[in-house]
Amino acid sequence: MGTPFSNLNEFRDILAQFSAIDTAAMDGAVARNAMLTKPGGALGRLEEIAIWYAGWRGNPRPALEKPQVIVFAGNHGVCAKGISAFPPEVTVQMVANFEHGGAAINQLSKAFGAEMSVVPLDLDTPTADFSEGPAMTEDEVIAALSAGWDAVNPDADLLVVGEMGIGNTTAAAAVAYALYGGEAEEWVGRGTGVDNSGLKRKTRVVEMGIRANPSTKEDALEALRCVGGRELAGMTGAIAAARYHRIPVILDGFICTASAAVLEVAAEGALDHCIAGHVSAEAAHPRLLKKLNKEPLLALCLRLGEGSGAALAIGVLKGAIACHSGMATFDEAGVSDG
Ligand SMILES: O=C(O)c1ccc[n+]([C@@H]2O[C@H](COP(=O)([O-])O)[C@@H](O)[C@H]2O)c1
Ligand SMILES: Cc1cc2nc[nH]c2cc1C
Repeated sequence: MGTPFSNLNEFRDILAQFSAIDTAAMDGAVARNAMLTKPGGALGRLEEIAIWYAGWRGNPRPALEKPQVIVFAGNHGVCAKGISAFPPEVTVQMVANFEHGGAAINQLSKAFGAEMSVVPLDLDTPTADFSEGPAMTEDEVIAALSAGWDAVNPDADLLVVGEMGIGNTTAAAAVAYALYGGEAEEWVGRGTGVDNSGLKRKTRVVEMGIRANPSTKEDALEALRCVGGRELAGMTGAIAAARYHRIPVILDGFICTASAAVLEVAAEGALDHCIAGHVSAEAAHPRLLKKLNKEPLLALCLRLGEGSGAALAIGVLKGAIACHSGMATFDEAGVSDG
């Protein structure tokens, strides 16, 4: 089966038809959780995420055996405006590093038993500078959404999406500003480490981007097309495909969350199969997670991207499911309940 959409309207239709969590499996998991050998609630949020996972997998006693990590990479025309502490060549250089196994996400994927792949998206053709007009044409954003959709292994039982793209905290800030409004400065952060004048420049560029692309205020997918980027759209497409295949997703940092937020604004509930792996040190990430009503599992001051925070959270989710599916009940263990 190929990608089931060839334009943004068909993609919108798919989002509108997403199915909900399996409440019978979830109810079964709630019942099992109540019988396990521990005081009620003693495993805290591990209990909640195990039940959530059971619901999406349609199994009250699930296993997590095949996590997939996909890193999308893209280049950004808006880098010409001096909005990153690093030059755009770093994107392709880091892709080589991912392919040779030398990046942080390679180590974390290995540590948590995930299969990792990298998907470079037209790195030789940066998006157009969004502060002057649309970053992508409809065909370009569809190509990136499709690459994301197709990269998901339907047999995976968990998905983490990450990214690499010099300049993409500016694109993510512009997407978040388009989706949620407020002031541009509330969505802009230091990314790879710009100084105060860089931060002011980023804010101005984000404001210019929304002014130059008025359709971004009307429609979430237009925001992705006009001020996003290829790797953002790749993540959006992959998160949508995961929902289609009923694969739970752990969200990573600011850029990943902005890419995901496009789906939630386009179709309420479209991120019910996602949990927030961590809160990044990028200034606007907590605000964005609040908009999505997602409480992060970890807060470790990471600001790397690549899927690193989400990959760490695979360990937490694995722990939750191991306890939920492996523990004895009070009856089985002959332990008196309270
Ligand atoms: O994940 C995050 O929250 C995050 C926060 C700051 C920076 N990054 C990474 O840094 C790059 C973007 O930073 P910048 O300054 O070039 O916009 C990109 O490759 C991201 O993976 C990622
Ligand atoms: C070196 C480097 C590695 C990264 N990984 C994700 N974003 C990154 C940005 C830089 C600059």
